[in-house]
Amino acid sequence: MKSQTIHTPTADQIRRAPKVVLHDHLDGGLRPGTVVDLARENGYRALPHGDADKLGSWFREAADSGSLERYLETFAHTVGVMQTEDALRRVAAECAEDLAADGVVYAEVRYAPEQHLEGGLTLEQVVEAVNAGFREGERRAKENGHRIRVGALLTAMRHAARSLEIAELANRYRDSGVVGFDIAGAEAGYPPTRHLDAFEFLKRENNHFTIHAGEAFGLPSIWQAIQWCGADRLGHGVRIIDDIEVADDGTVKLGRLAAYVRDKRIPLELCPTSNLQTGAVGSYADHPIGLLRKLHFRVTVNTDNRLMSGTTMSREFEHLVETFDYTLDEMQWFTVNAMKSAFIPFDERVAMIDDVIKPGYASLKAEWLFR
Ligand SMILES: O=c1[nH]cnc2c1ncn2[C@@H]1O[C@H](CO)[C@@H](O)[C@H]1O
Ligand SMILES: [Zn+2]
Repeated sequence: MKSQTIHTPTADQIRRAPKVVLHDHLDGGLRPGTVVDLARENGYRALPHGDADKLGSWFREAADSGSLERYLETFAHTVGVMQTEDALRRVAAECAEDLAADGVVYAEVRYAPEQHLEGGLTLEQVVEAVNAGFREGERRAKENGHRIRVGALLTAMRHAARSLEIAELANRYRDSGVVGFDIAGAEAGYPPTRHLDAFEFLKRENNHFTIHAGEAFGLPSIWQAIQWCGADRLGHGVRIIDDIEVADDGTVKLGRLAAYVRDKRIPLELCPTSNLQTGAVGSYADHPIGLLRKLHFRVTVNTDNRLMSGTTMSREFEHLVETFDYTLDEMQWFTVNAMKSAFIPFDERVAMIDDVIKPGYASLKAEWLFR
């Protein structure tokens, strides 16, 4: 007989459980101490604090604004110190190391190459420096007993006009470390259809992309991302809840778009803490992830921006376990969902699920036997 209490994971088990993150921004995940170091090395003088702890708190508080636009302003400082190859390589290596130390076994980490050209780098130099950093981080993680694979997603900024160029860049590097494409930035006023040519190019190339949609803006953005642009996944997509009606007696009615998203198994890259900060959702308890999971949407759990949200994959799961009484079974379900939705080839995804994720959870679930 399985008991709920036995399977409720401890914080330590949550950390050791194999996890998969599909939505994590490279420029949103720096160690505060690294921001301080890089600012000093590169003569970046606009940091609000020179002390790492104070700076870390500043990022969390400034991002806690209730508005996506204000949340995004804080990225000026991380992007500001990521303008050389050395800086990009260091940030990427530390990103892979930090994720691995947190128990992440597979990660897709995104960033916008067009934001890292202020120091004279070319788009190619940016991509190659970040890739080199990821490889170095994977190696260092392995030396410390952690296994992780990191793929890059190249993001184009939705207010800008370089998306086709970035999509072409992603396509050129598809066999060397770049697994897909994304658009990000302020959502209201910048519909995904502005970038149709980029998405159509990637579809013709049989390549993969996700689109930030349904975070700060609702259903029309999700509808465009899927039905006009052909997104493989939705970055956030949390506002799909607006197309779901729950009656007083608990009966649930899905609108046409929500039904389509569920029927087609379109992955939702949900980022609970980030949603609380940008005001998309009021509290963990009110987060649609609870209902979306019950309704069997293809839900995944993600960090979005570890620095600005003061979070990790483990912390996201700790909040969910506490709020929704999730067990290792649900953690495994979210993790398998994420691995199924990754942009790497099918055989590799299946091997990750069968040979890494399932054995990892089986071993954790057996621990109570040996207490
Ligand atoms: O949650 C988000 N919604 C929309 N855009 C975001 C979010 N988090 C980060 N970025 C934007 O993506 C860029 C590339 O990584 C970041 O510089 C930031 O402007
Ligand atoms: Zn994001």
